[in-house]
Amino acid sequence: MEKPEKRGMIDTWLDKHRSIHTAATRHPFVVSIRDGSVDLSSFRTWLGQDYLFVRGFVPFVANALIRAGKESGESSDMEVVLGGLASLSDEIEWFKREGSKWDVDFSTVVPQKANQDYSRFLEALMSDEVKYSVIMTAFWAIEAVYQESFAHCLEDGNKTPAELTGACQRWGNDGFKQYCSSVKNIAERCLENASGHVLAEAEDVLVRVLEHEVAFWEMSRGGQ
Ligand SMILES: Cc1ncc(CN)c(N)n1
Repeated sequence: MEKPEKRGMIDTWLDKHRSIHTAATRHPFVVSIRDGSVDLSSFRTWLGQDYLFVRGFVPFVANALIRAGKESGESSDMEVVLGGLASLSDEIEWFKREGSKWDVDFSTVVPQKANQDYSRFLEALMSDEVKYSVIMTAFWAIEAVYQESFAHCLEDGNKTPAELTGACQRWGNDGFKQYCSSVKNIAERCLENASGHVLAEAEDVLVRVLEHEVAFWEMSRGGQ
């Protein structure tokens, strides 16, 4: 049986920032996948931009791995983050297969503004100045938005097109949900001992991830 989750800072912040959380996890692009009305050119745009994003996300997770090894005090943190890094390797291979399937040539995809802004934000979070608890909060939020969004596309009553269920399963499967829950537990544990100043920074970073995720989905609709 799954361990019941203890309510911590993250849940409190999600309640406080409910509207941006919903905007990130129930974006019209995601809802259009679930109801089958998705415009396939939007999907292709998302695919190309997300491939670039994931390549930029790898160094962020690698940095989280180094910080987990040095600072966490819990050997299991490193294993959780290492699992995330390994799944990014699979993710990149999956993107390459999807690129061929959807005729998206990644070598010609140019990162749009929302992608560049998100990438700069991730780079700033890789600074040694940023506390481990803040990094893990951001890490959780980034992964959880995809988990919650794509799991929604697989929930009862979905009309997700068959050719898109692979994408939804990639992030919507139970294993990915479990991994997100492990990352969340790490973040919550670190936040328990954080100062007021660090808590304020972690809350701000959480909201900014959600904003970047909304802007990222917007690109699929032709937004910049
Ligand atoms: C924009 C975005 N956010 C999160 C994920 C999940 N790794 C992703 N692939 N792309």
